[in-house]
Amino acid sequence: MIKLSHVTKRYPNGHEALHDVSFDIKPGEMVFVAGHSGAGKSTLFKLITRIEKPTSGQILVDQQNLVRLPERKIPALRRDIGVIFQDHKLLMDRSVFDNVALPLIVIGMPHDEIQKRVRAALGKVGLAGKEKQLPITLSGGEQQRVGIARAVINRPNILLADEPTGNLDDALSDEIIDIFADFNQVGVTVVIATHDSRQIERLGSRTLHLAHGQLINEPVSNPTETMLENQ
Ligand SMILES: Nc1ncnc2c1ncn2[C@@H]1O[C@H](COP(=O)(O)OP(=O)(O)OP(=O)(O)O)[C@@H](O)[C@H]1O
Repeated sequence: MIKLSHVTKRYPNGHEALHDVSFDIKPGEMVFVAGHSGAGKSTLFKLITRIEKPTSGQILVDQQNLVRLPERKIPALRRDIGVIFQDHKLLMDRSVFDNVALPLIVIGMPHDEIQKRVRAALGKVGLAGKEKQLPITLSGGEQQRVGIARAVINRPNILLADEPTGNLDDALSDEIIDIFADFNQVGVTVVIATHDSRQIERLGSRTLHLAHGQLINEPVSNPTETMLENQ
């Protein structure tokens, strides 16, 4: 589903944010990406969503080679990946409904269908009945749920969450991570970048550890070779 082979990312200022990173996340997996601040977690997400291109190496997402992906195919790629940010990036002057509906309005979906989908998404994240509220009137945990509802509204196959529990206490963090686990249960591939070792221990999911741009715990440096060996 998400396969990196020998990916290095050097920014124009010469800083190498990722160095020779290889891993293979299978469809339906739930994976944590752990690492100190500046380890390269956000850079990894920018590569997977084609906001950035690697300096070298290959990236496959959903069978598509991102290095060679034409610009016109980027919107479809991004519709298949729901992204959740620590600071939610909600429009504070728009209702919960409008925030969640935004990705569907952008693609011109009929209003009736939008209403149905928004209600269903808000139900899934435990925010039924809050459509008309402004995000500012919600708690931090509820705002994060709005961000998740918006990310899943296009029914993506992949969810990427960048520090989704960064500002939340333990109980609220558990609830948010459990929402991701629920989406994973129905087949969505989930990747969560986090500093929160408590969540990693609680879920016991596979964890990719990044340190200074390098993966330090994946023994396999070339997933392609391993796939061939396993055949
Ligand atoms: N556009 C850029 N130009 C130059 N350097 C960058 C750029 N973006 C990130 N970096 C650098 O690359 C390194 C990795 O950054 P990245 O944001 O991927 O780390 P991170 O693990 O997500 O950190 P945090 O947990 O603090 O968000 C950092 O040293 C950062 O300063």
